[in-house]
Amino acid sequence: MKKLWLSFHYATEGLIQALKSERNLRIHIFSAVIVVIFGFLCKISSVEWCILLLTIGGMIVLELINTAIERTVDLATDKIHPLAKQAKDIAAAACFIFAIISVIIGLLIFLPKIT
Ligand SMILES: Nc1ncnc2c1ncn2[C@@H]1O[C@H](COP(=O)(O)OP(=O)(O)OP(=O)(O)O)[C@@H](O)[C@H]1O
Repeated sequence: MKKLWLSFHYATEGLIQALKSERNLRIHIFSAVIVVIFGFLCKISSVEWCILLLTIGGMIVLELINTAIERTVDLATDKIHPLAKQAKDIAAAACFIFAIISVIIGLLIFLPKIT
């Protein structure tokens, strides 16, 4: 039980650390709050809530993984290396693609409700 509590504690520490250092993560969380408020205002359906929450969660999780990859690369080398660049840029590309898909999902859910 203590071990389970400790893993929650470490995860919370990781989240706080990422929130302190990563501007993009703060932007995603701010956007998520706005989208959730819109969800309530537009009275979206249960299925739409599920899709929206999965999208929000996916974006935040990807940003956290991207941050972890950045940290790991920085720990592995402080020298300029093409593989370090690839690792960081590919992780950033994953976030970028998911962000585009998230915007499309947001438009598909909200556009019909406000037009
Ligand atoms: N050790 C390295 N070797 C080669 N290129 C690197 C290295 N570290 C970072 N880069 C590259 O320099 C650019 C800026 O990287 P940086 O680590 O500042 O992250 P970032 O992309 O600005 O992301 P964030 O704003 O989330 O920290 C990226 O293209 C990255 O791939």
